[in-house]
Amino acid sequence: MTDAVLLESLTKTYDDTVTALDGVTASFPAGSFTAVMGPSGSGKSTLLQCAAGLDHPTAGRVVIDGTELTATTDTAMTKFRRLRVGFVFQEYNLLPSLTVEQNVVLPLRLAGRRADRRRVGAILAELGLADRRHDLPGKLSGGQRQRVAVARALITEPAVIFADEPTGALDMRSARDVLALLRAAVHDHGRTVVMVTHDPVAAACADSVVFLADGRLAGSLRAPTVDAVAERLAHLGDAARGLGAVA
Ligand SMILES: Nc1ncnc2c1ncn2[C@@H]1O[C@H](COP(=O)(O)OP(=O)(O)OP(=O)(O)O)[C@@H](O)[C@H]1O
Repeated sequence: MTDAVLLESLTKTYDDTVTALDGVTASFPAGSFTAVMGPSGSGKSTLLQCAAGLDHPTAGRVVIDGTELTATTDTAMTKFRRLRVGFVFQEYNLLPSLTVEQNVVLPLRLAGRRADRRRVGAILAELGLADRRHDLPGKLSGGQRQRVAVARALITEPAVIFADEPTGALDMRSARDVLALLRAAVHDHGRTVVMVTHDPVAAACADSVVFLADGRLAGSLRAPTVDAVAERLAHLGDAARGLGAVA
C-alpha cells in the first residue's frame, strides 16, 4: 500500500513557547480511514492543519500523494490543495449565498476545471441531496449541510480528505449518516480519510485510531471498538493530568 499522507518529524511551535507538535512521524496509507484522538490541547487540530498545508510546520516534512508540500511555494501548495486535498470542518464552512450545487462544485471552479454534470448529479444523489441542489445552505439542516461539505470534499477526487470534528455539531443520526459517507468514500471509492474527533463512537467507524498526547504520538489502535477507544483515551487523560502511565 502506498502512503497518501506521510508526516516526518513534524514540529510546530507557537511564539517559541508552546510546542503544539513535537516531532510527529506518521503515515496514512492510501485507501484507509484513520481517526486522530487525544486530550484537549494535545495537538490534533495543529496536526491536521499542518498535514493539509493550511498551516506551516516549524520543522519536518509533509508528503501528500508523493508531493512534498513543505518543499513547495505557497502558491504551488494552494494549487495542489485545491485538487488533491478535501476538507470537512465541524462548522461546515459553506458559502451561504451559493446553492448546494454551487458549493459542491466550488473547488473545481477555483481550480479552473469544468464540472461534469453527470458526476455532480451522481455525487448529489449518493449523498441524498439530489432534490436540494438548488437550495441555499440556510434552508438545510446541520446534517444536510455536512453532507454538502462531504460532497464538496469528494468532487475533485482528492488523494486525501481531512475532517476536523465532522460530527461535532450533529445529532446522533446525522453523525451516523456522515460517518457512513466517509466510510463509503474510503471503502467504495478508494479515498483516504484522516479525521480528528473527540467521540469514541465516531473513531470506532475508522479502520484505525492514532492517539496524540502533548504533541507526540501516544499509540494506535487497529479495528477500534468504542470501548477500547474510550479506555485508551481515559488513560491518556490520566497521563496528561499526571495520574499514571500511558497504556
Ligand atoms: N495560534 C496559536 N497560537 C498559540 N498557541 C496555539 C495556537 N493554536 C494552538 N495553540 C496551542 O497548541 C496546542 C495544541 O492545540 P490544538 O488546537 O492543536 O489541540 P487539540 O488537540 O486540537 O485541542 P482541542 O481538542 O481542544 O481542539 C495547545 O496548547 C494550544 O493552546
